[in-house]
Amino acid sequence: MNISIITIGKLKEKYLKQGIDEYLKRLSAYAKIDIVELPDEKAPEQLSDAEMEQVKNKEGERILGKISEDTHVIALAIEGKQRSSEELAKEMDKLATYGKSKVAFVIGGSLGLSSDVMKRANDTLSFSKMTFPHQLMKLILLEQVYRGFRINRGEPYHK
Ligand SMILES: C[S@@+](CC[C@H](N)C(=O)[O-])C[C@H]1O[C@@H](n2cnc3c(N)ncnc32)[C@H](O)[C@@H]1O
Repeated sequence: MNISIITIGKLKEKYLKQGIDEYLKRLSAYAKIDIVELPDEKAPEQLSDAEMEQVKNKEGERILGKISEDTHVIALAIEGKQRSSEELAKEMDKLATYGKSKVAFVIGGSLGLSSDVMKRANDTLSFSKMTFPHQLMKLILLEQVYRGFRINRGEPYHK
């Protein structure tokens, strides 16, 4: 399975980079993981609703430009579908069984994902009603994808 994780903004924090590298290393035994970092749209602190939409749309266009037609897209969104780790693992297994070899997880920028990206998404995934910084979200997602592969292979994993 080819998994891409599409994000807005470049990862700068060293502590997150180390964690992400660790999970990418662990995941290399199970799947090809591609991290796509797209530039964020520069914007001042104070934005009107219309300006916020504009920023999200511009970032959304960049995201959509990286997604091929045959990719199964899972948008990470606070208001998305909440799942247990086992349910996410089952979902990943189902995708592999039905020949969906390309899967993209999409993480929005500081303002979230545009409506066009949400429309393109085949599925959504919420990690709770809490708001996480997008770079931390990337690390949490990688850990859960790794956990999913371990669950699906019946391999031991600390609870
Ligand atoms: C800082 S958050 C954006 C917050 C923005 N106000 C919103 O409502 O989407 C950046 C991105 O991280 C991801 N994210 C943050 N918290 C999340 C959660 N609890 N579940 C799923 N994704 C989350 C989403 O992709 C979001 O677009």
